[in-house]
Amino acid sequence: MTERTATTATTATTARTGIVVVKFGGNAMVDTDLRRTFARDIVELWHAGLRPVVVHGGGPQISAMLDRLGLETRFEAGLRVTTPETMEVVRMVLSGGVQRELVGHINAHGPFAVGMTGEDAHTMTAVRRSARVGSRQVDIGLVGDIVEVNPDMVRTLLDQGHIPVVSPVARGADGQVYNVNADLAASALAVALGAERLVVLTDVEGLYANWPDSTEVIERLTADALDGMLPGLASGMLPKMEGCLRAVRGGVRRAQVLDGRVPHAVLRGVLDETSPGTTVVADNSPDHSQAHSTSAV
Ligand SMILES: Nc1ncnc2c1ncn2[C@@H]1O[C@H](COP(=O)(O)OP(=O)(O)O)[C@@H](O)[C@H]1O
Ligand SMILES: CC(=O)N[C@@H](CCC(=O)OP(=O)(O)O)C(=O)O
Repeated sequence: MTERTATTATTATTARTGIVVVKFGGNAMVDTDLRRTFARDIVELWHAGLRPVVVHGGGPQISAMLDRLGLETRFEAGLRVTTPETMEVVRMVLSGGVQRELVGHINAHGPFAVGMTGEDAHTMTAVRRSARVGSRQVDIGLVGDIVEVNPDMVRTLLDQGHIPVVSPVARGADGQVYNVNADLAASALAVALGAERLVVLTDVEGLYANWPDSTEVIERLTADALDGMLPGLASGMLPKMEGCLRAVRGGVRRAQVLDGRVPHAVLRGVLDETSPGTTVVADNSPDHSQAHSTSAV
């Protein structure tokens, strides 16, 4: 394994376990150069003494494949309605396509990345979930919510100096394979690993207040303030912010939504704290006093 060039994390927030879970969203992944830059940045984090874990999305890539196959794409509350046929495509595109490419980009820099899915070694166990649309619960098929994470395999890889790259597919106790939103998968893994941070890279600057009417980014907010906002959030931002909330409530010190379209967003966000975006902190965090505390969206 390649020697690290530095052994100490550069920020106090990442000094305990050094684990940073980074969710790379499908919409921020559409550009090949960005994917390569992202991979190099993840290796840089490793060289800086941190222990990055990547959970990737691939929503647009799944939709493109469904389209090629003449299959319908439909979302409810930001979650893909997943038939058994859709599930086959989801599994194939995520673990056979998106993950493989990301592993390849990271491994261009050394023998770092190991790809796996939530199914492997029973890392993530899911139960079937529905979506809340207004006051109704809607059946969305084979979509899972993670109820248990066994982080042993991920920890083993980290202890051996690897960078795990995890696809958001999970097994149910019933043996069924479920499609899990990548933001929620990253959040559950971050909590189970005792990660210092969850970083979610997406295709907007952060959480906008009053989107789509305004694009004013909310820079900081507490878990309680975010909780109040969740019912008003739409489409892809809903699982993302729900994931951030679950993460900080589960002990992750901060959860950040950063603009993955900006080159080096993850490096600047984690090492220099200079990436613009939205940071969610726990209600009792030392950062609490600076956090946004309104519930307006
Ligand atoms: N309040 C909001 N602030 C920012 N973006 C929002 C908001 N509400 C909904 N969105 C939408 O959520 C999208 C990001 O979610 P998604 O498309 O699922 O991204 P990803 O592929 O990164 O998971 C944005 O491109 C935007 O269209
Ligand atoms: C249940 C559900 O919606 N699963 C997602 C999994 C991929 C994902 O989350 O990708 P992004 O992060 O790019 O959105 C999907 O099928 O699109």
